[in-house]
Amino acid sequence: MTPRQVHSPISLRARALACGRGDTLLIEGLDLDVEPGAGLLLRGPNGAGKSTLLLSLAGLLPPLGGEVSLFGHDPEDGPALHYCGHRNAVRPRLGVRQTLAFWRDINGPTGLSVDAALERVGLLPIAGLDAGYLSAGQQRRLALARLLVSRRPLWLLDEPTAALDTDGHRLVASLLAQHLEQGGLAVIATHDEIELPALRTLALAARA
Ligand SMILES: Nc1ncnc2c1ncn2[C@@H]1O[C@H](COP(=O)(O)OP(=O)(O)OP(=O)(O)O)[C@@H](O)[C@H]1O
Repeated sequence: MTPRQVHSPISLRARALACGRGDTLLIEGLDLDVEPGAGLLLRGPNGAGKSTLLLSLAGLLPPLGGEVSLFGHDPEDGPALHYCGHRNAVRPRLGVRQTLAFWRDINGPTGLSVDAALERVGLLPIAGLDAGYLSAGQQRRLALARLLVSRRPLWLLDEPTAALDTDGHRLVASLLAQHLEQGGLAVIATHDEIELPALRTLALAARA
């Protein structure tokens, strides 16, 4: 490992992957490889299947065909991935700090402290508020802070910049850059520009 590399090197591979919803096939014959330190942007029009593909890569939706594999992952290192969907999973009556402490306790205290993560996403000054009082973009920042309190090599992110302002877009790019520099990998569904040299693009076609 290089001095900056904090994740054990794992790779994500899909072969002949077919996925969809119910009987509706959205993607078929997909081969993809994502190596440590690299990321893949999923792009395509509404309904193309970006979220569906992320769910299948996360193991949350069974593929209709083909396979998804993680290479190099030692189960003793704990779960390999974070899936961050486009809902923020925020309980309105739970405080911001308590929300993140809850996720740290569920996912493991292997990353930043709760307050350090809140500072990184710009929420430390309002850590004492109930999460329900946060704006849409602030709730998105809170959801992203979950990635930081529990270290996992593979990030699967669905519209991470949704509701974020310009500074928030820069924050997502910076979090991703740091994650990839540390040997992590990521697959990101997005309609926004995220410009990092380590990101490739997979364009999904519109469904007829
Ligand atoms: N539970 C479901 N049952 C049936 N069809 C579904 C279900 N969930 C999603 N779909 C359909 O699957 C298709 C793909 O949806 P998906 O959310 O993967 O698209 P997307 O590319 O992420 O779109 P967007 O850019 O709008 O986020 C859509 O046509 C959607 O209506």
